[in-house]
This record gives sequence, structure tokens and C-alpha cells, in this order.
Amino acid sequence: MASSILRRFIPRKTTWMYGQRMMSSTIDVSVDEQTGIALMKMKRKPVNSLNLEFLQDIRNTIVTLEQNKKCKGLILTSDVPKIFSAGIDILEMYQPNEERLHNFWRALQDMWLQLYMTPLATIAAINGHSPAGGCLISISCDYRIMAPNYTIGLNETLLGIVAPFWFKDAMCNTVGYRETEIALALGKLYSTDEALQKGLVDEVVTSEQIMEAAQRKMLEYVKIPNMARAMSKQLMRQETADKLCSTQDSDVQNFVNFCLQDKVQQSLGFYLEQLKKRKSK
Ligand SMILES: CCCCCCCCCCC/C=C/C(=O)SCCNC(=O)CCNC(=O)[C@H](O)C(C)(C)COP(=O)(O)OP(=O)(O)OC[C@H]1O[C@@H](n2cnc3c(N)ncnc32)[C@H](O)[C@@H]1OP(=O)(O)O
Repeated sequence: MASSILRRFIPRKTTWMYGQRMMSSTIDVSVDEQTGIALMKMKRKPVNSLNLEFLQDIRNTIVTLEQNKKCKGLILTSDVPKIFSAGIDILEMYQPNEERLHNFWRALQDMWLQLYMTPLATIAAINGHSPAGGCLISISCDYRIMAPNYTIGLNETLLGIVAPFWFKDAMCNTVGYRETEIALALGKLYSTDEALQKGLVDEVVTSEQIMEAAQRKMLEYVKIPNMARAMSKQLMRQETADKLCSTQDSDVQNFVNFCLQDKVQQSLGFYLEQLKKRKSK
């Protein structure tokens, strides 16, 4: 189902499969072949920040699961306490090597396209903070369940950077134009309750109940005839994905040019310093 454009790039082979278990240093995956439900736990310590290799691992895992005829649904969650994902690894953008910066953005695009358009049913079990790239992963799933007392949102402007158009499009498709306009301008991080109220997440349950709730909802998804469910997802999402597919190269170049600006580097350096200071308080 994912268009051939999405399959142009062969992901790195860093995920190992042992029967129904797949493992890499940053991801733990198990597949229940009875139910057809896979569980992917992100475990890139300390905060599941998305660097080049982690993004390739996530995409690689989705591709492998898509090829498993028994797998119909994927639950994404975190193995790191209190953090779903801290978003992009800021160190990929700060004082970067230019070639790696290109490859990094391409890997983010490819991971997103794979996740957003996968024929698998996807549920994000958001068991921790989920800013920026973490929010992107969440809103790219078909359904979101979040635990209380965490935050989620596209906070890029707080770092002095801008959410790219495809982050914006995925957000608009979830909460609507006006809410996205406000959220992006203010770099808004929503509390779990606000996120529920605005439709950024679909359900709130306690951390203890989140896996059970995700399994229960996923059983609903995988009961639907597979092709019909996957095609209805494609119907809703293809236009948004195509917008990036047709401009991937220029989007990489725009990102690289943007990042290499002195002003942007200063903002990122300042933000990293704040993160460290906050920690020492
Ligand atoms: C013409 C227009 C063109 C447009 C071009 C596009 C422009 C660029 C678009 C880029 C899009 C960006 C998307 C992103 O995802 S940016 C990342 C945003 N993420 C954040 O702001 C999260 C920051 N982190 C936090 O708020 C907290 O760490 C968190 C709440 C997640 C956890 O808090 P906690 O107290 O548990 O942990 P610490 O803060 O102590 O963190 C532990 C260590 O991890 C480091 N850290 C945290 N987050 C990141 C990160 N995202 N990247 C790298 N490193 C991170 C933190 O500094 C600590 O490190 P040390 O232990 O070394 O101190």
C-alpha cells in the first residue's frame, strides 16, 4: 500500500529478528501472531531523542513489520520512564556536519512517510512527554492514548526554529487550522487534559492502564477488514504525504540552509544551555 516512492530508500539493517521479537540498541519490538499486534518500545536513553540512526531504526522496524503477513497493527510506546520522545536530537542540528545534516533530515522525512502512510493500524501509547518530533510521531499514528501530567505539542518556535510544512500539515489534519496556527506561533506544549480537549489526543488513561487501553483499541482496528481500513487511511493521508514526496530534495536543502544560519545556531546553543541549567537547578 505505501507508494513505491516511499520504498526508494533501503533502510539500514540494524534490527535483528528472533522469532516474534526484534531488537536493536534503541528499539524493542515484539509481535503477537495470535492477535496480529506488534508492540514497539523506544529505548534511546536518556530521552528518546531522534538522531539519524534512531530514525533509520524506527523506519526499518516499520518496513519489517509491514512485510510480516501476520502483523496488522503496531502500538508505539516508550521504555524510558516519563518520556515518550524529546523530539529531534538537537545535537544533530547544532554545529552540524553538513553531509550528516542532509542525511539526518532525509531519514526524518523517510521515517515520517513510512509511519504516516503505513498500512498497519497504528496507536501511540504516549506514556511521557512528547514535544516537537515526539508530537509528530504521535500525530502520525491512527489513534493516540496519553497518560496524565505530561506535555505534547509542536514547540519549535521556543527553540528559535520553525516546524516544517509537513509537521504543520499533520497537526492541521489533527486539530484544525486555527488551533495549529496558535499552537505553532506560541510553540504551545499542551497538558494531557488540554490535548484531549483540543483533539490532539483521543483518550486519556493512567500510566498503569495505558498498555491495556492501547491493546483494547487496537483489537477494534485489527478486526476491520485489513484492505478497507488501510485504503481509508490512504484516502485521508495520501495528499499530505504526496506534498512532501514531491519536494523531498528541496525540503532537505531548505532545512540545511536554515540550520546553518548563525542566528539559528545561536538559538539552538542558547536552548541547549537552558536545558542544562534547568537540570542543575
Ligand atoms: C524556510 C523554512 C524552512 C524550515 C526548515 C525547518 C527548520 C527546522 C525544523 C526542526 C524541527 C524540530 C523538531 C524537534 O523535535 S526539536 C526538539 C524539541 N525538543 C524539545 O524541546 C525537548 C527538550 N527537552 C525537554 O524539554 C526535556 O529534556 C524533557 C521534558 C524531554 C525531559 O526532561 P527531564 O528533566 O526528564 O530530562 P533533562 O531535561 O534533564 O534531559 C536529559 C538529557 O537529555 C538532553 N536532551 C533533552 N532533550 C533533548 C533533545 N531534544 N535533543 C538532545 N538532547 C536532549 C538534556 O540536555 C539532558 O542532557 P545532559 O544529561 O547532557 O544534561
